[in-house]
Amino acid sequence: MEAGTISRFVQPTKATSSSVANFSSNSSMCCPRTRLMPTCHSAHVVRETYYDEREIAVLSSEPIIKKICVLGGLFLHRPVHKRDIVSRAFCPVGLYTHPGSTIESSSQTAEEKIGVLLFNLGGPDTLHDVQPFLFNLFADPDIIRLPRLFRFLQRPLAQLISVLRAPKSKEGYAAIGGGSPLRKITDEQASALKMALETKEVPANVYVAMRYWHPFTEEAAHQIKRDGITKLVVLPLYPQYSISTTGSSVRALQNIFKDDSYLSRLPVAIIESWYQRQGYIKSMANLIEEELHNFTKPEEVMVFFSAHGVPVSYVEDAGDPYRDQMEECIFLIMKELKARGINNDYTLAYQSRVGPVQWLKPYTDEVLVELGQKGVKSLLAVPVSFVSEHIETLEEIDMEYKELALESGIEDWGRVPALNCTSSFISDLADAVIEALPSTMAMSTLTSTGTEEGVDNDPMQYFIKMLFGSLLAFVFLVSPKIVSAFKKNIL
Ligand SMILES: C=CC1=C(C)c2cc3[nH]c(cc4nc(cc5[nH]c(cc1n2)c(C)c5CCC(=O)O)C(CCC(=O)O)=C4C)c(C)c3C=C
Ligand SMILES: [Fe+2]
Repeated sequence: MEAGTISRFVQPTKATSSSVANFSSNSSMCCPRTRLMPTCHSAHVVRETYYDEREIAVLSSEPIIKKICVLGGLFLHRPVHKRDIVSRAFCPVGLYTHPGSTIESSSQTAEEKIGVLLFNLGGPDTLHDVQPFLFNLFADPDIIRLPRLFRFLQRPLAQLISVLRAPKSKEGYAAIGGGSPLRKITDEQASALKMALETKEVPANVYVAMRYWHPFTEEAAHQIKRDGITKLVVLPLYPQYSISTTGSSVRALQNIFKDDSYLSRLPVAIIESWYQRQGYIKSMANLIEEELHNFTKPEEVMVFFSAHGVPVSYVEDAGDPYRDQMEECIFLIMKELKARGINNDYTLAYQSRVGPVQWLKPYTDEVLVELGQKGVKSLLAVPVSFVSEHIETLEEIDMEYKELALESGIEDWGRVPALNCTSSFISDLADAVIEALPSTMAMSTLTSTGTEEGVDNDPMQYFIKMLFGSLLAFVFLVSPKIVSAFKKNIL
């Protein structure tokens, strides 16, 4: 891999192997674009408290372009600073070498202890966990992006939305057995990866860091420190990069690491996206090819890629590379299938939208109906943004979308399983880890925290904000008209 080339960052979606980011201890060098835009490292720290009383600071930033956000069903225009868009969306993508830093050698010394940290979203283990899990999700400023002026409403709003959304989410989780399978599958993937690394003679400890439910990122970070890990590779279990997934977890990790003298010096490499790796592409093509054989006329089946959506503003205003990476990913999978003589028609749509804002289009449900109307009779659904079975494959695709497709005239329905622990896939992840090892360096210790940190650290101001925010949330909650409008339009 070429270290330190700016073009790697400018065009992250064109990388040929996984995109790796490493962090220097000099915050001003966190983004290769600093050479072009010296202020792109600017960041502010805001405070976010998890439902279970754990506290974590997350990095946030302000954008220059006008951006529409939603606040309790009301649209707000949010000023956006372009320099921060660059730092949020693109800094972490690509391989960058701080000119003054030494890159550690990949050869393992006797004292070296390699750690691999798997990022995942997390999911409620039981129905009782659903509302607090949703609270954690909506309290993340990378999931509900409020203007800085209204950031004090983040937690009251998260409380309100999580309470209102919980019944619908609970129904979904109840339909798939009363909780999310994510923790179990991610633990299995971690064990399989550990074994694959051992087979490749790179012994490592593998840790799981969930963003919104146990085991939280802090738990994993503390364990890494306790185990005396000397080199860490961070591997998100999202093939494509999004501000809302990998971006959010990276920022959470940066904030944990920067406050700890051991962790802030730990050499780290972050694999930001890996959808373009041949091992992943071939594993996906294998699953599709196998599943096509279950149809009576495999060549007539429409291959229907369904990706988790994000609000359009993430891509168009905040520079999220998610859509570009998704489109390139689908192109690469289809290219692989064509090379095997499989020339089926295919399409890509986005599922799982939440709230009244515009999400990436076309929407899965609308496309299914259109395809049915156009006379498509056989369809193979391929979940493509996530590598484990979860509520959106087991409930949304297997139940809701299947029913909709059959009602719309599609007669033969199939669904490609998630990769889970498929051995060719896990083996490729192990290769990605090994390839990233030479790029490890100390994670950024960002100190440029802007004014917001000071304000949030002032207990009186924090109390006033919380009080005001809670009052507003209370007004929403006691007004049945607002609540019913909110439920109808947002959830
Ligand atoms: C690439 C994957 C994902 C992206 C991008 C993403 C963005 C995103 N999600 C929400 C809202 C919700 N997500 C929920 C669950 C959930 N989402 C993903 C993946 C991505 N999300 C996963 C793996 C899961 C967990 C599934 C499980 O099995 O537990 C939920 C809760 C479930 C529900 O009620 O539907 C919500 C809500 C937003 C708003 C967003 C981007 C801004
Ligand atoms: Fe989601």
